Amino acid sequence: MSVDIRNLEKMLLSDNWYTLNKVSFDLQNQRGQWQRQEREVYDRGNGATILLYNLKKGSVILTSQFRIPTYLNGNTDGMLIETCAGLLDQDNPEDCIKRETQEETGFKVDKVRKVFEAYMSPGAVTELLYFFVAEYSDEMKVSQGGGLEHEQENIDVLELDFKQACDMVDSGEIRDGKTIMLLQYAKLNSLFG
Ligand SMILES: Nc1nc2c(ncn2[C@@H]2O[C@H](COP(=O)(O)OP(=O)(O)O[C@H]3O[C@H](CO)[C@@H](O)[C@H](O)[C@@H]3O)[C@@H](O)[C@H]2O)c(=O)[nH]1
Ligand SMILES: [Mg+2]
Repeated sequence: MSVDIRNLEKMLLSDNWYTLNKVSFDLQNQRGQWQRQEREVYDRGNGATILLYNLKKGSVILTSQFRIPTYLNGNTDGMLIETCAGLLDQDNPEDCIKRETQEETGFKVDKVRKVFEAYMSPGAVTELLYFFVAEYSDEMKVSQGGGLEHEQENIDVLELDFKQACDMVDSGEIRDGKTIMLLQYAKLNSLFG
């Protein structure tokens, strides 16, 4: 099905940190009729995320941080286990994820591999997320990580057995979309053999 769109208008609802617009547009349906639609759209830019893995140790590096949206929606202590991730800002996805990896986990990785990209919440959020994997070793640890002080990130760095991380998806201890996608990617593509 291909669609035709016209008369697109944006009304700014909020631009405090990122931007929320009410977007109105005419969309032609399958029967050729034009319909006016309105949707609220949140734009925080695009992002990148990475699964760091160590074949010898059979381990992955994940992070844990407080996420207020999850606290407001059923996550009792608000802490969420996630793959390292960040917003692109002005970077390209690869430079972004290398920078974020060092800031958040303390590992300096030179070789990263993009595996796929995905819209994570396409009904409401513009964000396209770029997914990477990279091997890490203890020698690549150049700092403590934890995120940027002035951004109040307070990120804990976790090194987990891959098997344990997968079990934590099954048990519900890991319930972040991008993290589940990357762990499943590792499983499907036999990253650990
Ligand atoms: N003051 C203020 N600061 C904010 C606000 N929103 C974000 N920030 C700051 O901006 C930082 C963004 O950190 P990043 O590491 O670049 O992004 P992220 O929050 O980890 O986002 C990543 O994960 C998200 C959740 O999975 C993804 O949605 C996103 O694409 C990205 O990959 C936050 O830590 C916080 O300090 C806000 O409304 N107000
Ligand atoms: Mg982050």
